Amino acid sequence: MNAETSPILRIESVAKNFGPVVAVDGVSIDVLENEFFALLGPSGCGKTTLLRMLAGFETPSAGRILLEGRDISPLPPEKRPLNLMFQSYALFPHMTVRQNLCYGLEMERLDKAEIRRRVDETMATTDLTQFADRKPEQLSGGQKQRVALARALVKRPKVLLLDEPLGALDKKLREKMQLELKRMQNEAGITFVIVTHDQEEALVMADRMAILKDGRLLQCGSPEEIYEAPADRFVANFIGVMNFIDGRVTEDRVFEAEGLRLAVVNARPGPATLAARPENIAVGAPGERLAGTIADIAYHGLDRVLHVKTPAAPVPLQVRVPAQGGTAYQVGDALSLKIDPARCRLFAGGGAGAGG
Ligand SMILES: Nc1ncnc2c1ncn2[C@@H]1O[C@H](COP(=O)(O)OP(=O)(O)OP(=O)(O)O)[C@@H](O)[C@H]1O
Repeated sequence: MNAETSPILRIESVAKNFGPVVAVDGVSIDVLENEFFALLGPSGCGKTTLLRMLAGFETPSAGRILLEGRDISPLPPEKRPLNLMFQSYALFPHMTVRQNLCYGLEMERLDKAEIRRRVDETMATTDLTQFADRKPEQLSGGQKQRVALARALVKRPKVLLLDEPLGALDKKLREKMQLELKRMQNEAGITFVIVTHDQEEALVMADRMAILKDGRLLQCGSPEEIYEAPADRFVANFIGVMNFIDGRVTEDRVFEAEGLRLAVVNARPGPATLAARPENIAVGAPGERLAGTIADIAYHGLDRVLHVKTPAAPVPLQVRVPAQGGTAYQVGDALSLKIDPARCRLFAGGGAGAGG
């Protein structure tokens, strides 16, 4: 491994029990230097507990946490070269933006010129220079959020931990801040580990992400890897939109469901579920492949999503078509769908646990 790909943070078989509750169940993850890494999962999956163990606010019941190869488990939070940015901003209300940023460095007894240089640099990175002399109450939600981030960045932690950092912002501001956060991380050259339950947020920001459920790690990879090749049905359903068709694979490698027959490769005979993204289903000429009727049409700006009732699945299949040009579809239209098996996932076992 060269320096660029060596993990800065290694989570090694970490578990955490609260009495009978297993909050984190033997999770191993390597976070690489300068990565924007997201811990993602539904409520109660253990992501906050894992982050709190990294920060030192909880002690693992088992396993080790290594920072640059050194076991940091015995270190209290303030001795760890990690910084946790809290969901609530916890800014000092009586101090200006500049004073809020200086505070932590003054505590470290850095010399005045160094403090000034670092604070100026961090305010530039976080677009706060013009607000240097304002107090928190004179700032908008997004600006306060940037001050909280700046206050964490100015201390130059090796890894910055962020717990739902954009959770308090409205949707529009959150989307803007997602891109800004990514840019600031890049400019600061600091590894970020962020907790979120918002899959779109993770897809937009993260270089890699870990999907957790019931305290277990289900999959770890880049957004593309996870979107294109989800490890199981839960991940497939959790990230992006996925159509599921329950059926079975025959001895001669054909996936069969009501009204549908598809040649598939590398599939074992038996019950199976075919998972297809809306963009991987095409509308074909009538009589071709899977017949269906349009039940609903949702307009999404650049494209439309047709909800197509078919005999193959109890819920309408979602099919993405361009909004501009092309065919003018109407609810009630009969059409047929072409599913590209090469772009689908096949999960053995069928039905159970498909989720919504
Ligand atoms: N101090 C505690 N005592 C007992 N159980 C706890 C404690 N902290 C967390 N848990 C339990 O551990 C599990 C994981 O909780 P955690 O807060 O890590 O989940 P999460 O994925 O961050 O959820 P959310 O998105 O809702 O914040 C949950 O079942 C929770 O009830």
